[in-house]
Amino acid sequence: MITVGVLALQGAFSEHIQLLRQAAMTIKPATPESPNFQFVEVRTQDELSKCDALIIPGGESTAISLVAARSGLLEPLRDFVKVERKPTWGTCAGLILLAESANRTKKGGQELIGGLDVRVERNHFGRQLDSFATDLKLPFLDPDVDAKPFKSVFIRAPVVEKILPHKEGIQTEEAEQVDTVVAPSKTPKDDAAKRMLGGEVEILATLPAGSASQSAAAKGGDVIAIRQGNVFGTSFHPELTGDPRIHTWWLERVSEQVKMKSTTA
Ligand SMILES: NC(=O)CC[C@H](N)C(=O)O
Repeated sequence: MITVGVLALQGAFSEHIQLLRQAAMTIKPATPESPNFQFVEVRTQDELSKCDALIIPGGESTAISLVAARSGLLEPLRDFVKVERKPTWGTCAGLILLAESANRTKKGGQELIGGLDVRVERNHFGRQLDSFATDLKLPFLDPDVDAKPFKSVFIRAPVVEKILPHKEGIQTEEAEQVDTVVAPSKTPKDDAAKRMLGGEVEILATLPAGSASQSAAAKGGDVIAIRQGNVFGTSFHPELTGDPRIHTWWLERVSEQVKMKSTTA
């Protein structure tokens, strides 16, 4: 059985668990009696260590990282994503935390987990009032042009504003002035060297022009879904619309990655 955790420090974690349960019912179990997945809320290092995969929900990334730091979870989370390379999905604030670099962070910066070689811009579309919902075609979910669009909710959402050059080990971005990059590890050098990010960044979805009237998004082309190896990120909140298709898609990928790991381990 695969254990999927949802980081439950702040934000929309229970909505994710609900939709994960719904999604899991659409995936055929190996045998009718044994479920494929169990879903757990994660608040401690011990709970994290029992997970094969993790969702970091939307909410407030500064609050999530503060509580994670206080609970001693930041380094275990970095190891989970970048050393153990377990499947991890960040939605909205979760995407910010999984970026190696972020702009428009709070004064003094904020801690990130990293794992995606990208720089995100927080609150790209403006404030709470500029939040919006839009129907998106998501070819990674279904390449059919007639596929039912996915209702996507953007709440003070980030976008991926830059793909960073892929470097092995810890990422730093020296050339440009940014607000926050993942802090260098406090673990010994050898451990740090193991923190490798997985492969190329794939852009999975961009926002079409005119999706968010009156805001910067009017021009279109903003990157709103990406994947790099074991790490997946979406700017929007699929857990708030009751449509389990992205959760199903992700759980299927989690199954593949967990199976692959167990055969190569
Ligand atoms: N809905 C969200 O997750 C908003 C993210 C929030 N703007 C942040 O920076 O954390």
